[in-house]
Amino acid sequence: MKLKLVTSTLLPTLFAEFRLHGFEAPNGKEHVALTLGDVTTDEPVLARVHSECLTGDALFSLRCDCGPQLETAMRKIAEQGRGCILYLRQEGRGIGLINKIRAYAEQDKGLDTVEANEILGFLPDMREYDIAADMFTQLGIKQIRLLTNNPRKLKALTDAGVNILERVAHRVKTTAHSHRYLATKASKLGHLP
Ligand SMILES: Nc1nc2c(ncn2[C@@H]2O[C@H](COP(=O)(O)OP(=O)(O)OP(=O)(O)O)[C@@H](O)[C@H]2O)c(=O)[nH]1
Ligand SMILES: [Zn+2]
Repeated sequence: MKLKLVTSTLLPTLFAEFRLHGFEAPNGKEHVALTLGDVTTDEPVLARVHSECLTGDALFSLRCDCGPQLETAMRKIAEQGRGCILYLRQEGRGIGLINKIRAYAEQDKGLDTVEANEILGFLPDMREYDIAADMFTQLGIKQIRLLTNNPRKLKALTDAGVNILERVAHRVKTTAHSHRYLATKASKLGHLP
């Protein structure tokens, strides 16, 4: 899918002064990327492809590890002085915010994260990564070192044409609340420990 890089600006954050790039997809979805340093050279770029999680990224939810993963990625990139975060608006693994809340309600009754998606009529993971390849290209990024524990994300990005030189493990601390969620990701969705 071809996106339009609409505009860029500086974004001072707690961790570093990033550049923020706004993209528009043909389906009307708006995505953003953060870059730090010169990412257009041949040296591989430390990168995170982060899927939107309003509850984890903005509301401090302990049901998942998204917030700490985003923060850790920003810290690691700030430490290196160079890197990129694609923030893709694929909330709830692609089912959307309200459906994710529905899925959480099913989990309150005892289902796990995969079973909850299935009972609502969704596949366990509906995300698509072809937009990521186009975003990296438009940012001038040629090859990346990807921060992830998800082998399916690694494969999907590679299939979409992203040149991944290395996977960099991206573990954060578990909490009592996120423990079961993370265990299900490992057993049913193939996430690496
Ligand atoms: N449908 C659904 N989505 C969830 C649930 N919990 C978190 N998410 C979404 O899952 C996405 C994050 O994906 P994860 O599977 O946690 O991790 P990942 O990005 O695939 O893998 P890493 O790169 O290792 O973090 C975000 O879009 C969240 O909104 C849930 O219980 N149900
Ligand atoms: Zn989350």
